[in-house]
Amino acid sequence: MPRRAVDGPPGLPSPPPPGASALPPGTFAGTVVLVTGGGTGLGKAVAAEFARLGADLVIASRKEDRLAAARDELAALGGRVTAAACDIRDPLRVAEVFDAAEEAHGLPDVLVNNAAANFPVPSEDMSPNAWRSVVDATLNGTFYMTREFGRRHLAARTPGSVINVGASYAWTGGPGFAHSAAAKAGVKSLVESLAVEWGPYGIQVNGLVPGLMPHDDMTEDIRGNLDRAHDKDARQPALRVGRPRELGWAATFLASPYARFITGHTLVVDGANWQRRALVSPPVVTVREQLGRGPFAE
Ligand SMILES: CCC/C=C/C(=O)SCCNC(=O)CCNC(=O)[C@H](O)C(C)(C)COP(=O)([O-])OP(=O)([O-])OC[C@H]1O[C@@H](n2cnc3c(N)ncnc32)[C@H](O)[C@@H]1OP(=O)([O-])[O-]
Ligand SMILES: NC(=O)C1=CN([C@@H]2O[C@H](COP(=O)(O)OP(=O)(O)OC[C@H]3O[C@@H](n4cnc5c(N)ncnc54)[C@H](OP(=O)(O)O)[C@@H]3O)[C@@H](O)[C@H]2O)C=CC1
Repeated sequence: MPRRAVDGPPGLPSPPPPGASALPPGTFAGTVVLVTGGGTGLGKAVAAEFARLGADLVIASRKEDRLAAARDELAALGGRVTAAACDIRDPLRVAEVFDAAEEAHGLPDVLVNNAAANFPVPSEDMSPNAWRSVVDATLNGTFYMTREFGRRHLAARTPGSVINVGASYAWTGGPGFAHSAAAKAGVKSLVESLAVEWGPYGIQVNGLVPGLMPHDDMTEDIRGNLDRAHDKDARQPALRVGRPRELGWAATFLASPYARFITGHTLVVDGANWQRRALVSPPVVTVREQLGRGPFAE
């Protein structure tokens, strides 16, 4: 079957419609999947793909109202869904989320570390608390969740699968996002360390990096940053942005029985956007100018 008509639009073809799946129905029946930040955006899209394939879900984040709305939406896809309010920056609250998950469903088989914090800011304007807040949620929170998951599986002698959602500036650096880029580089490093540490115990650890995947839940800061770039499709080698469900399909593959020998790997789902480099790039625009900020002032 041709991927598109010869006179179809240029760029990478559109993905299958929402609700489609490459994996057999019921692939995750009897499986519990915990997704941090599963109440919004990409986390919710990932959770939805697991739910369609039969998983029970635990979604965890700070805001109870958003979690409750997402719980109802995700439950309509079939499985049982538990919402657990938690700030992943607090290791004690993290342990409570696992207690709640175990009580409602049993120990989660899959952990998707999707929650993160981020906003664009020139480094010279970034307060120590702004740095701490992003690194704490993105890197430390991911470690606390993963540590709790690993310790419980090691004690129970059961296998598991961890997926850390990253960002491609873990490799390249992220001007205007120095806090988040540094934290995501740490998240990628954790994948590589823990895959080796925990492989002998049957625990896979992989990374999953979305490209630009706009959605309705984006924070004002991130949306504002994107809105400054017009014609987002034309700026991608794929000539289109990604769809959140494309991340969900990749996550379900990585946690599926068909990916059991894949561990310590970070899969980038971005239409090759992060490899787009040229010897002569567009003119340099400082982060201050990009964000419409005036000169630096103490
Ligand atoms: C781009 C593509 C790749 C990646 C995408 C993603 O990750 S998308 C995922 C994106 N999704 C999310 O990020 C979702 C979660 N995000 C959030 O909850 C908030 O955006 C949060 C990260 C600020 C955390 O809130 P919180 O309640 O923990 O903290 P708080 O409100 O108390 O602030 C802490 C410190 O940060 C300071 N500060 C804040 N904004 C700015 C700014 N624009 N400029 C400068 N500074 C700023 C604030 O002033 C304070 O410092 P101060 O004054 O005490 O020295
Ligand atoms: N969308 C995109 O194009 C890209 C996204 N990414 C990555 O994808 C992931 C999802 O991003 P996206 O869906 O776009 O963003 P969202 O802002 O929609 O999601 C972030 C989620 O994290 C939760 N969260 C934030 N801080 C905490 C915390 N301290 N404790 C618990 N939960 C927290 C938020 O819930 P609550 O506020 O209720 O706590 C929210 O559900 C992130 O890891 C991001 O870095 C990477 C590259 C591109």
